[in-house]
Amino acid sequence: MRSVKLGSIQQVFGTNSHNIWLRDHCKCDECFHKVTKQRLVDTFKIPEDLESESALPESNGIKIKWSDGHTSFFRWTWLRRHSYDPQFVDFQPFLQKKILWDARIKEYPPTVKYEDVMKSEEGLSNWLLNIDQFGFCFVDGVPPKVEETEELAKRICFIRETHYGRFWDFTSNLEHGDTAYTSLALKAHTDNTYFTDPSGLQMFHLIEFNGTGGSSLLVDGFWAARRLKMTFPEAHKILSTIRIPAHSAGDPNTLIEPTPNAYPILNYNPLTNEIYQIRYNNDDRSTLSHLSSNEVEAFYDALRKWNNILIDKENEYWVKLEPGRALIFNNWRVLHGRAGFTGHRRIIGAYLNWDDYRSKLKISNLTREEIDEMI
Ligand SMILES: C[N+](C)(C)CCCC[C@H](N)C(=O)O
Ligand SMILES: O=C(O)CCC(=O)C(=O)O
Ligand SMILES: [Fe+2]
Repeated sequence: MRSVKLGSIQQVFGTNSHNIWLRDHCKCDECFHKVTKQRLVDTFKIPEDLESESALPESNGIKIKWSDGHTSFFRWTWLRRHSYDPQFVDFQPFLQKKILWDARIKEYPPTVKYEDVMKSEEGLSNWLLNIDQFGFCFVDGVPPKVEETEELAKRICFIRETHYGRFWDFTSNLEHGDTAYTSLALKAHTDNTYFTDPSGLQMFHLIEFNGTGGSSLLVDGFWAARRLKMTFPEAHKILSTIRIPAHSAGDPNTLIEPTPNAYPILNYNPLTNEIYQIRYNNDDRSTLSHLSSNEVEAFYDALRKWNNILIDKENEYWVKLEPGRALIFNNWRVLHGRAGFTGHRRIIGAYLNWDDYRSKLKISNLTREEIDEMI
């Protein structure tokens, strides 16, 4: 096999200066810890005038001999995925297309079976794929008990403890200073807008109820954001830029606020322009004291337009939670709420961290080789 002169490497990576980038990303066992997946090469000892002396293409990659005597090998698939000049954005590393939904999801809500999730890795990965695609998923056949429901949540990852406790078991007894612990109706919202890092997943399992009302509401926040962008682009821009302060201050000796103290309601990935997080709880919004007067007017106008989409019957999915049927949803995408109720109503459930959920989703659905290629 003839060795490829530097030129064609430059074509692949532009000018010489990318040699540093390549050398810094060498994945041989000397430069990259094969167990911990951490860089071992000392970036700052790579000669700034590093040259590649030869580059030998092979079937699944290219071997480069460096002027400092080191040899690196880069897989073609890795080079294509991480090429930045040009960037081949067709490489959606893993994210499958989200399926946005409205009230019609009622006909076919994503649902899996408890024994499948608990008994097989395939059942677990299918559950996770549903959560990723739809933003929520029901699990049927869950014993209506604390232990089994907690074990179900822990199939994904450890439970996130907050000032509300770890695995929660709540009724309307105001055990905590929050309206969730009352029988009041709650409008569509996402939880934890007062945390810098809102919980990624939330699980609800209603195990006891004798009263009236209390239906649960789900709204696809990504669908609502798309509707807002299509119908009122100005309002969409405002809710994607104006930052909203939030707090949780109902428990004694508690004042929780995010850092920085305010985030937009609609949050987009600046690299891919994809929406990744809705942060919306109008009841937990703190005093708006950082807007100019015309921003205040524009904000309330945009908020009304957003709310009108959330309360549109075409977008509201109302469902009665029942013992044996656990609900889990992406708290960064799906808004939840409930109708007011009378009587005794007991829900058990938990928060799970976003990053730990996404880790389990990838580990359950990617090969080791695919994962190595992503980092
Ligand atoms: C812990 N548990 C889920 C029962 C209730 C927590 C209250 C959540 C709060 N209203 C918020 O929107 O973040
Ligand atoms: O009681 C419910 O159905 C949910 C209340 C709520 O929003 C929550 O616990 O975060
Ligand atoms: Fe909530």
